[in-house]
Amino acid sequence: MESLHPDVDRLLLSQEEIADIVKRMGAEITRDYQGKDLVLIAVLRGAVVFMGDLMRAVECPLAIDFMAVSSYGDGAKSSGIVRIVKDLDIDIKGRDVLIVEDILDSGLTLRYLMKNLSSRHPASLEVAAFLLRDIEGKQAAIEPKYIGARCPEGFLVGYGLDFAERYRNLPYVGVLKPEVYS
Ligand SMILES: O=P(O)(O)OC[C@H]1O[C@H](OP(=O)(O)OP(=O)(O)O)[C@H](O)[C@@H]1O
Ligand SMILES: Nc1nc2[nH]cnc2c(=O)[nH]1
Repeated sequence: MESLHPDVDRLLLSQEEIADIVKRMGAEITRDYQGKDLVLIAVLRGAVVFMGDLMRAVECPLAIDFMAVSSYGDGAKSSGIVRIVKDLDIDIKGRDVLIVEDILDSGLTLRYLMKNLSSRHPASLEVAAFLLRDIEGKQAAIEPKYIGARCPEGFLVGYGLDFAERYRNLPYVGVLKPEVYS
C-alpha cells in the first residue's frame, strides 16, 4: 500500500489501477483508429500525465498537440467561464481528433472545446476522459467515447489533477481533505 499525502483523505485509484485503466483505454483506441489519421489533443495542464501514459498505450500512428483552457483558475470551483489560454499549433481539418481530458466534471470545459474544435472541421471528434464525475442527478451532458473510471463526489488530486497547482505529481488519484480547500 502506497502511503498517502497528509492532505489526502482517501485513495480513489492506486498506481496499479491507473496502469490497468490506461492499458485498457489504449487497446480500445488502437482497435478503433486503425488506418485513421489520429491526433490526440490534451487539455493542459491536468491531462499531461494521462496523455503521457495513454499515447504510449496506443499502438497506431498518431500526432499530438495541446490546448490550454481555464475555468477553475486556482480553486476548487469552476468560474463558469471557459477561455483559451493556448491554442493548437496544428491544423486538424480532415483529421481524426481525440480530446484527452483528465476529468469531466460539469462538462463545461469539454462542451466549449467540442464546439470550438468541431468548427475547424475534423473528420471525427471524440473524447477520452480518464475520470468522469458520476453523481446522481448531476451527470455532464457529454458522454465520452472512452472513459477511464467514474468517480464520486469530492475534490480529486493526483495523476495530473491539482488544487492551486499542487498535488499534480502524486502517482495516484486521491480525494482531497475538505479542510484543505474550503
Ligand atoms: O467538466 P468541468 O467542470 O469543466 O471540469 C473539468 C476541467 O477542470 C480541470 O481543469 P482546470 O481548469 O482546473 O485546469 P488544469 O487542467 O490546468 O488543472 C480539468 O483538467 C478539466 O479540464
Ligand atoms: N483537480 C481537480 N480538478 C477538477 N476539475 C473538475 N473537477 C475537479 C476535481 O475533482 N479535481
